This record gives sequence, C-alpha cells and structure tokens, in this order.
Amino acid sequence: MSKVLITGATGQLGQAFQKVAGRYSEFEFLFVDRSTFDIENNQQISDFIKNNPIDFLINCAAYTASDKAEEESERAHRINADAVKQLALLSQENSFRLITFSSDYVFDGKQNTPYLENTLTEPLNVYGQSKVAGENAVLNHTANGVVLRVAWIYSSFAKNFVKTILHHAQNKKELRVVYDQVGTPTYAETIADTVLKMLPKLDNTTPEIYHLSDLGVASWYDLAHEAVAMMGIDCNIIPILSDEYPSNVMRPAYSVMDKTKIQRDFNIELPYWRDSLRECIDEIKARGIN
Ligand SMILES: NC(=O)C1=CN([C@@H]2O[C@H](COP(=O)(O)OP(=O)(O)OC[C@H]3O[C@@H](n4cnc5c(N)ncnc54)[C@H](OP(=O)(O)O)[C@@H]3O)[C@@H](O)[C@H]2O)C=CC1
Ligand SMILES: Cc1cn([C@H]2C[C@H](O)[C@@H](COP(=O)(O)OP(=O)(O)O[C@H]3O[C@@H](C)C(=O)[C@@H](O)[C@H]3O)O2)c(=O)[nH]c1=O
Repeated sequence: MSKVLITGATGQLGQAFQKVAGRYSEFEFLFVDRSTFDIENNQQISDFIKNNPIDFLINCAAYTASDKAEEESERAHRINADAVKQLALLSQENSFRLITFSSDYVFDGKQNTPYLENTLTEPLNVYGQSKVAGENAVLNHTANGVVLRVAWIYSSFAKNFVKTILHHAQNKKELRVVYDQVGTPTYAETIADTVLKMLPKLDNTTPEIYHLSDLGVASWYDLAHEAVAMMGIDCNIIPILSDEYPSNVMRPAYSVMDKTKIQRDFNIELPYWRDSLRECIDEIKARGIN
C-alpha cells in the first residue's frame, strides 16, 4: 500500500485531505502539522522521513497571507521557497514523489484568455514571487515532482474568503466587494479529490506543472453575492473597483487558468464553481459558520 504524507494538515487544504482520505483505502495516510513536521526545520523533517519512509509527500504547508507577505517577504520566501527546495532535495535523497501547490497569483493578470502552464510568470506581489521561487525549486531539484497551481480556495474549514464574507454579512446591511478581479473560485475538496485520483496515474519522468481549479469564471463580487444568496442572508453586496478597496497588495485582474492539461493527462472531470459552492454552503449550513 502506498504511503502518503500530508503536511500542513491543520490548514484549509490539509483539512480537506483529511476529510476525503477515507474514500481512498488504497493509500496509507500520515497527516502532520507544524508541531511534528515544521517544513522550515531541516533536521526535523529529515529525521521524520528516515523514520517514516513514504511514497508521496503532499505539501499543504505554506505562507498564504498575501497582504502580510508585503511586509514579511523573508518569511514568505523561507516557507514558500526555501522550505520547498528542502522538500525537493529530500524527495531525491529518499525516493518519494513531491506534490506541492502554487497559485494563480504567479501571473500578472494582464491576459484576457486563460493562462497556460507554460505562460511566463510575472507575479505582482511578494506572495506570488515566493510561489514562483517554490515552483522553480521543484523544477530544478526534483526528477519528477509535481506543482499544482490552484486558485481562490474556500471550504467550510479554516479562514477563507467565503467564510469571511458570510461572517461579515451576518452583521452588516451591505458589503463592498471588488468586481474587477476575476478568477475561478475553487472548493478545497475538488483539489484534494483530484490529487488523490492523480497519484496512481502519475508517471511523469520530468518535473511538471499542472493547473487545477474548479471550472468557470467569477469575480470576487460574484462569489460573495452567490455565497450570501445561497446562505439566505439578507445583505446587499455592492460591486466596487479594486482602487476603492484599501489594500497594500496588488492582485491580478484576471487569473483564470486553463485546465486542459490536467483533464487530458489524468482523464479527470472538474466541477463548475457554482455547483461546488452549493456543496460547501450546504455543509456550512449543517455545521454553522464557525
Ligand atoms: N488559500 C487560497 O486561496 C490558495 C492557496 N494556494 C496554495 O494552496 C496551498 C494550501 O493553502 P491553504 O490550505 O489554503 O493555506 P492555509 O493558510 O489554510 O494553510 C497553510 C498551513 O501551512 C502551515 N504552515 C505554515 N508554515 C509552516 C511550517 N513552517 N511548517 C509546517 N506547517 C506550516 C500553517 O500552519 P500555521 O497555522 O501553524 O501557520 C497552515 O496550517 C498553499 O500552497 C497555498 O499557497 C493557492 C491558491 C489559492
Ligand atoms: C473580505 C473582502 C475582500 N475583498 C477583496 C480583496 C481581494 O481583492 C479579494 C479577495 O480577498 P482575499 O483576502 O481572500 O484575497 P487574497 O488573500 O489575495 O486571496 C488569495 O489568496 C492566495 C493565498 C491565493 O493564492 C489566491 O489564489 C487568492 O485566493 O476580495 C473585498 O473587495 N471586500 C471584502 O469585504
């Protein structure tokens, strides 16, 4: 049975993997968080791997505060680039396959057609720069590592845009949300499920980048509007321009990614973003917004 180690297990995506893991009895899972597997601690992770041989490492640990990254550039690079390089080297020494995540924020957003895996990356912000450096670590230091560029993740777990909006919407009559940034909202479970379906089919002999998100296109305004409506909350969502939303970070105006490569190589069907959102909202309704 293949052994799969999942890092950053208490984060949003890590929790989604924990949720779906039961559906994949062909794998033996090991979930670790910062307390036992701090990806910045080279000695700790090296010892851990020596004591726990694995076939796959799915790295969900990351620095994801895109706004704070502008002031914490070094920390963002340490976690998203240096630590990923260390995982890449470890994967070579110990013969496991590394799967790690990057972001649609590696692009500058100036295109108006979906980005391909080989489109030049031009990040607008520190977080995006740190993710490009992490991608390069996998491309340069592994024989067959996989980078999955994902986007706009939400779920019923941890902190994310959808939950932030629902929290605010409960207490306010109106919310102002940008409509001039468009991308693809993606349910964390889509990513977890797709990755676990991909694992047995991975036969790449060179490092690869794949784009993975739900299908369709939306602005943050559309996502907020739809989430509040599905939740049945009476709150007016007002469309605004990015200039009207106080923020220290530049974000791409258009970051839709082309998913043809992953769908073709793995024969995978991806859900439409509104269908996924409905699933997530049903779960939030059942469990409450926490
Ligand atoms: N969220 C999104 O919208 C998007 C995310 N991505 C990428 O997807 C991946 C998963 O993101 P997501 O789950 O949403 O992120 P979260 O911020 O929810 O989770 C990240 C996890 O990483 C952990 N972590 C941070 N530093 C370390 C460390 N040194 N050692 C071990 N664990 C650490 C955090 O733990 P702690 O809380 O203790 O710091 C946290 O549990 C990331 O690579 C991210 O860049 C890409 C596009 C969109
Ligand atoms: C909460 C809120 C946000 N916004 C805007 C700010 C921003 O432009 C957009 C999204 O807000 P967020 O704080 O979720 O933005 P951000 O943290 O930049 O989201 C990104 O996270 C990283 C980790 C990624 O990799 C990206 O794919 C993306 O999901 O919505 C509003 O206009 N009104 C609001 O009330």
